[in-house]
Amino acid sequence: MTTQQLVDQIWKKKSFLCIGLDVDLTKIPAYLLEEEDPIFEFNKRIIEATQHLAVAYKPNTAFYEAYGIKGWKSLEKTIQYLNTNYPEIFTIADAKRGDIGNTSAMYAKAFFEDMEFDSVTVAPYMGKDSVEPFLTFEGKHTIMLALTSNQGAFDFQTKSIEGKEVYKHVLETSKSWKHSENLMYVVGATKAEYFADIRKIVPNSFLLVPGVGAQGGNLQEVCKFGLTDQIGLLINSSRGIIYASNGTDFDTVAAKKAAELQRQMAVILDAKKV
Ligand SMILES: O=C(O)c1cc(=O)[nH]c(=O)n1[C@@H]1O[C@H](COP(=O)(O)O)[C@@H](O)[C@H]1O
Repeated sequence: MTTQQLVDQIWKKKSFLCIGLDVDLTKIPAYLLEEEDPIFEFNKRIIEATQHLAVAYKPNTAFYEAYGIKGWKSLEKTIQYLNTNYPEIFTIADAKRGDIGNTSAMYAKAFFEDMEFDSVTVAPYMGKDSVEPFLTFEGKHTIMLALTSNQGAFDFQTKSIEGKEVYKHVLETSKSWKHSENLMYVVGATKAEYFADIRKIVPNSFLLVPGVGAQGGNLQEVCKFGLTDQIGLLINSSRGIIYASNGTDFDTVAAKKAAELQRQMAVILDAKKV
């Protein structure tokens, strides 16, 4: 999917919401456990209830890998379901990969070719040759961690090297990499006060922003400096939407939670259009 197609979908749905499909069998409604594939059944119902409100879905692969081959099959069925029924929706494999070049090339193959995700999250720690293999795939996007939402972000990412914070080095350096036009970045919603500085370095790049909802990040705060002319933001919420109820109404309650965020986004987009 091209960035323009993503932007078109945002305007059409008046939403830049990404829903995280982080399925934990201990949190989903108990009656779904009787299904042959409870994870896929849960995802299918969440997707059906929310697809008009969200422009992206982000399964975090940890929640599938934790269940072995069965979990991997559920992930495969989920991405196939999305690609078949909602090809306009942007898909993110949240796998946080990155390794020496030939290994990264295989990770890229796994998520872009075998699974046919539109994008994958990667960690920048191993540098240019660990990320560039992902960038060579046309029409695919690589979402690199810049400033993460967790407390541990302050352990390394905000530390200064040669007078500049590490996350700024990550953003600046990556701009010189081959096919850097295929890069997006992760910036946590809990780090709203950093967005102005981040936009000075990457004024137009799309940012995946997790941390709204369960982690306490605020949509309006993020948008104040994060929003660009082409929107440039995908706001993710996982637990705050998919586990809002664990009763038989879990999908309709999830849709209600998604709609609350989407309505706020529509107001922000309408104000931008004028
Ligand atoms: O790359 C991510 O998506 C990510 C980066 C980050 O800095 N913080 C973060 O929470 N995430 C992911 O975003 C999702 C957040 O989930 P909730 O806190 O339940 O909304 C999880 O899948 C996290 O692994």
